[in-house]
Amino acid sequence: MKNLFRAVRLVAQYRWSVVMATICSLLIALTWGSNLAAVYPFVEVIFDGQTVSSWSTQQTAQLKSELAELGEPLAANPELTPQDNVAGDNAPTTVAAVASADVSNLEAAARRESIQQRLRLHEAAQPWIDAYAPTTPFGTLAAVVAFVISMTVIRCVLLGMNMVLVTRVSQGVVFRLQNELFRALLSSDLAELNRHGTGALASRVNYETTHIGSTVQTLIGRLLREPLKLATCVAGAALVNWRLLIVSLLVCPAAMLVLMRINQSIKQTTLRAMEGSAGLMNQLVQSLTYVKAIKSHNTEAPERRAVRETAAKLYQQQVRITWYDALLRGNNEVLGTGVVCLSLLAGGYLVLGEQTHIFGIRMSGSQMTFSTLVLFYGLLLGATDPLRKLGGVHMNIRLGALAADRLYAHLDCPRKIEEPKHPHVLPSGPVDLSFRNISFGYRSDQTVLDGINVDIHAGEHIAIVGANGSGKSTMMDLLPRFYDPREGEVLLNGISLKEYSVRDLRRYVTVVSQQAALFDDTVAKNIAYGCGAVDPERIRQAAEQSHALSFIEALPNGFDTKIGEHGNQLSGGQRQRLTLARAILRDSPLIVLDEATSQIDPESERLIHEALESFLQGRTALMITHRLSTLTLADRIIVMEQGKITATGTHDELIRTSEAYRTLHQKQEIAIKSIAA
Ligand SMILES: Nc1ncnc2c1ncn2[C@@H]1O[C@H](COP(=O)(O)OP(=O)(O)OP(=O)(O)O)[C@@H](O)[C@H]1O
Repeated sequence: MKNLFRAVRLVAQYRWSVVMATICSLLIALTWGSNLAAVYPFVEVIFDGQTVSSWSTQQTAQLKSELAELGEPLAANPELTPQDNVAGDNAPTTVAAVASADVSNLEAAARRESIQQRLRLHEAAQPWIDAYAPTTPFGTLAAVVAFVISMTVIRCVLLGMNMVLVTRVSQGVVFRLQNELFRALLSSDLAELNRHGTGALASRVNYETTHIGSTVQTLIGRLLREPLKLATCVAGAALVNWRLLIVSLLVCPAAMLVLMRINQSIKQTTLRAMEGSAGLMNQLVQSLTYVKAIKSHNTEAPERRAVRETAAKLYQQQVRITWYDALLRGNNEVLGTGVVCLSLLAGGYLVLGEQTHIFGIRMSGSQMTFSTLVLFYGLLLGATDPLRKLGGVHMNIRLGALAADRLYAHLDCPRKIEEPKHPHVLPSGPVDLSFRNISFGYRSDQTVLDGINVDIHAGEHIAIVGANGSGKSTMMDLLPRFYDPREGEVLLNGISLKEYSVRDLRRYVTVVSQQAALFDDTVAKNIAYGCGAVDPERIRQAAEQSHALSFIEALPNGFDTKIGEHGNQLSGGQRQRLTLARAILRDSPLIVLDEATSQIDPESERLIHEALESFLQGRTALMITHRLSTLTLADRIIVMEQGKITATGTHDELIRTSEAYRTLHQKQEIAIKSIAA
């Protein structure tokens, strides 16, 4: 609930809408109550064949005679006090008599006061009634009908206004939460994001915020409107006969017990359903992303089965939630009907039997009339409608509270990559780079990098080779601070990377990875991604340098051609050329090429290498590669094995000194020969 309140606090941004919505709710409640109260003149005046004027005159006369009947109040015996009588032989009888006389006096005084008030009201209203009220019973009926219709129209207009205002606020909260969550997700560290999965996170931005929005809508809409309507009816019923109201409400504790029992079951099921829907989203995103692999491996059936199983579980949970929801609504219906039925029984007993007491307990000051009972019954019936509408509220709030807990778990998650308080300014050109005693693992029980030590001079070009999984990409991911090392430090110009602003650092380092990160946008916008507004001529030059120009010009709209999600309307090699063009345009002093040309054909690769040779001049470059051809670009080669650097040197030195390097080299040569053959 705490987190839900945090979300609800956002409505403060829309305080005027909330104030207006509250005023609307209040007026809706009053118009609702006044429509119900219109039943009284129907029964009391119109169907008795009277006009308001004759009825009021009759009432005045009746009240006066009731007042006369009451006479003087009984005086308590001033001679007797309870203390005196306790000492006497017949003490209990005398004390009871004194107490009874006191109660009778009090009751008579209260009745007299109430009759006098009503009398004053009738006498004050009589001249106005005589002057303006309809003079025939049918005229009175028409006036009451006109009143009911006008109140209904006013209530509908107010309801419309209320709903628009409430939606404005709740959708405003959703909008803010979505923005806040997306910002938090983008600044989360990658390990955290990978742990949850794309689909689950997307579902969180969409579903969780929507659930919270719906709860806010309920809280300032239905939860404000309906209780006010309920309160108006209950207050009206209390004015008519508060004692009878208490008797009618005797069923409430039983309904509360049922509510508490259902509540416990709802929590667990709703949480499971939320997790299930995030899991389903994850599965769908993954299957649709790899639809080609699924088709080529003929794994449609198992994929379908996996999705069906998750969806089936979700289906069962949703049905169970609806069942609990129905139980809650039913509980409220039974509660409402129970209240009305009890009032009918008790009220009917009083009116039909012309009684003022039930089981010796006073139920009304004076004899209850049929029309008063109808009014009381009408007001209680009016209270059952808001009660029914409040039936789903509990479930809605429960869902909102769970969604808020899941959402704030992300928002509150401490960011592992922290900005320095006083960042150093990064130099504009290449500087020395050092890895000092670096150890790292994605999980606490894992060691991916183990005691890495290497110095790279400004402007040096380094190739990094090693078997799959030896930690090459992980080591490079430390440079833009996608992750921070568990132990040791990476130094740039002798200063820890943690001392530089993360934004500046990520501008200083450009990583071109094997998986081209392309967006569903035009070629030009993909090349200029992250560079702001760029002169089209510079984009063209970058494309020319990465040998992408020829294929771009062959596209239907050249640089303005949209390339689809992940650039899937291009070949793997074409995608890599675009990311190289992007790196060239970014013009960073430190370049990381992670198998950046692995999908480019040998002839194009030769041309790109020529272009890269001139582009990399005056920059520090780190190139992860399995290809011998890329090694020609390097001044020095680093060999990695199982998270450690086992050798460094030139190609000739390593052929002599490193067994691992010799093996890699031989495998490459065999692969090249087999392709040539
Ligand atoms: N996000 C991750 N979470 C957990 N473990 C990971 C993650 N990414 C990589 N690893 C593990 O870290 C180890 C090193 O992976 P890395 O990608 O750095 O190797 P690599 O040398 O670049 O491999 P390759 O040549 O195949 O690209 C591997 O054992 C891998 O399983």
